[in-house]
Amino acid sequence: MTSPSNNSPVISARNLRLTLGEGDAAVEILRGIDLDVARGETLALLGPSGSGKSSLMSVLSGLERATSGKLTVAGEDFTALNEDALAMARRGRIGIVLQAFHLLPTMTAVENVATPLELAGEDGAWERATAELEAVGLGHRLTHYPAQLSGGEQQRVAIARAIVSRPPLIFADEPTGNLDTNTGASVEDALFERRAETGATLIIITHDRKLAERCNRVVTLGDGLIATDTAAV
Ligand SMILES: Nc1ncnc2c1ncn2[C@@H]1O[C@H](COP(=O)(O)OP(=O)(O)OP(=O)(O)O)[C@@H](O)[C@H]1O
Repeated sequence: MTSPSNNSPVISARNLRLTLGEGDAAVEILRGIDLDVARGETLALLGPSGSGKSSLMSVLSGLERATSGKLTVAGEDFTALNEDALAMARRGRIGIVLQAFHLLPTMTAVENVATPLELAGEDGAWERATAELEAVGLGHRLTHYPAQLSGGEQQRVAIARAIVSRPPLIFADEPTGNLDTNTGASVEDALFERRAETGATLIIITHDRKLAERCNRVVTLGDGLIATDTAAV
């Protein structure tokens, strides 16, 4: 594994393409994405439905392999890895928060957060999970199961789980899309606060202009290509 210097981009993508399906059914979903993302940046990804936002997130986070192009993430050449190696490379590098919270229903809040650390063989999983849940305001809900938590609380657990291993990179796909406005705002605050405290890079897919304004860069996609790329003033 190469060890990236602190000022090299945490993501470097060159001419990334993603084609799904074959022959007549082939669909070109990403059509040549060039993108560098600096450490600690907060980047909002906007664009019309079907423009490729979720697909780009899948490729950048190593959930899906690009069809062609070059992608380096946190010092690792993702385009050189097969699916098993990609799964390994994601560990410790990437945290993901999705619109539907995807917590394990048979595990308590603290178990949901501690499990990824335990699977990675890390020490102090329980203590770290507890501290992370306290940091997102859930110190009083540690032993609750997902079904006993509100939507906003479940999303805080998902944030704690994504961030507990201190990945350099966090992806969030419409993380407040399933929540009412007030709950969404407080979950958003928790996400941005924890990001700032840990220094992670955050890439957030959203349709919410206000949420995008909290980021220091706004990238819009159109038809599988980057349409605009604007730094906040
Ligand atoms: N497995 C697949 N096979 C073929 N086409 C697909 C597949 N998955 C996604 N697509 C197509 O790729 C395009 C981009 O989808 P994607 O979900 O990335 O868009 P999006 O910008 O995230 O949209 P939304 O805002 O609606 O979530 C869409 O036209 C979609 O229909």
